[in-house]
Amino acid sequence: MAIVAPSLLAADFLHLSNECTLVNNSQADWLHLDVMDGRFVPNISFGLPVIEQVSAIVTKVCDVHLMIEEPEKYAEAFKKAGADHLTVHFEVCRNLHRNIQQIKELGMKAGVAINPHTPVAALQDILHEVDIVLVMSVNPGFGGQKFIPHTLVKIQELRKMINERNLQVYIEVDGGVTLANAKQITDAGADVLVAGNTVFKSADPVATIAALKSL
Ligand SMILES: O=C(CO)[C@H](O)[C@H](O)COP(=O)(O)O
Repeated sequence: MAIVAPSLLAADFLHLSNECTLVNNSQADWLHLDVMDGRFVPNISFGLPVIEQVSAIVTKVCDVHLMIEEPEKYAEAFKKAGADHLTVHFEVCRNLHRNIQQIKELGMKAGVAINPHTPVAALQDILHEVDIVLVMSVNPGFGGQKFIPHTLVKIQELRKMINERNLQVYIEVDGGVTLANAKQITDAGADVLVAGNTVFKSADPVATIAALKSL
């Protein structure tokens, strides 16, 4: 059964506490929190104060995805704000190994995210150090985009790399995940489905989360 992580980016920000309660009362496993800096990605989302208040009332794992430059400057602050997982982007980390060690030393699970154009082979020498690989299936920066089909090949390649080396690494897929493509994504080897619009813009988000889990 897939791990389901609704993405707060698509929630109703005027009613965040209701949205958090909805997630708490659902079969969701993780809550995905997208942090954007307007530099690495062409958008700005939310940051530490929101995550601090959300993590205080959410009973699910807080899965924080940093789409920001110089993530090492903020890792400790995100830990204090309640992050359980902290994922940084391969494309911005000049010292990725050091960044991953820092996150683990702070007591969080460490993730590395790759953009659609970044080959999974680039992770060869860091894979054994991370807990999560987040495969972006859209170009990062905005919710509600269309899933890029080539991502399925990348998930398959990554699953092969992880299995061949007998590693325990979650494959998380983020962007354009729908009820129509979720099974293809998990069949390709993904463990975790991030879903923003599919969950929060549906008529019954709790039922949509249950449907994603059962696919
Ligand atoms: O991180 C993202 C964008 O940068 C994701 O695409 C977002 O979290 C998921 O949104 P959706 O499920 O609506 O595509």
